[in-house]
Amino acid sequence: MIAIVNPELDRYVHDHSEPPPALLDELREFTLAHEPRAVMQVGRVEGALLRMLVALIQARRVLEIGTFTGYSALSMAEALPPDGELITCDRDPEVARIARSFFDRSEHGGKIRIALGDALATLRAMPASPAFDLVFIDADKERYPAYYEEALPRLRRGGLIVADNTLWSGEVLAPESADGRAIAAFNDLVFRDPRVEKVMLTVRDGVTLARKR
Ligand SMILES: C[S@@+](CC[C@H](N)C(=O)[O-])C[C@H]1O[C@@H](n2cnc3c(N)ncnc32)[C@H](O)[C@@H]1O
Repeated sequence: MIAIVNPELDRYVHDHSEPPPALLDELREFTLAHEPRAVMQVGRVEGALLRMLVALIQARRVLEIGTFTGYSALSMAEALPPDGELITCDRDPEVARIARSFFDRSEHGGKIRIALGDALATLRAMPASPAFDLVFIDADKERYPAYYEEALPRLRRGGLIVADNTLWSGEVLAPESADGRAIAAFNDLVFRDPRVEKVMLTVRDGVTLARKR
């Protein structure tokens, strides 16, 4: 992943954003040491952003598509009230096992349920009510439009869809890969969608916020 923001400024932003609790630092280090795909975890700045968004909209129900080792899920769960709920979807039992082992060590882990299996099937099986306050999309890029279309009816009015990697290392300017084309198509879909108010942020690899009208 190339840096969207100048690396020195990126480091400055990192160093001046809310530090995570020690357990999240440990999860980050564990993932770096044991997972070849560690670059996928959202890290300190985006984790802090997600936590703040959950707090700002006073979310009680959050859906995450793409658990990996659990960094973003645990970040968001921290900002949920004690009776809040976060459902996180992943199809990989090994990363889900790692995530669960860290959730179980957190006082917020009891709010998190892992839905193991194909995320689109999981999402399609969910009723429209009770609605989610926030949906974080961070799984296979080609399915972003499908996740978005399934998530929107399950989101309350004023709720947020947050989509990760929406600049795809800058490739959205001239997409070459299937993932790059899918992300560019997703960005066009969200931009043209009158059902949401949207803003793209140059955080990490690009983060889109779409607020349901
Ligand atoms: C970018 S990672 C998620 C990173 C995570 N949010 C974090 O902060 O650590 C994407 C995850 O989506 C999962 N995934 C990809 N395609 C999927 C699918 N069709 N259904 C369920 N999970 C999927 C992968 O197994 C992977 O763990």
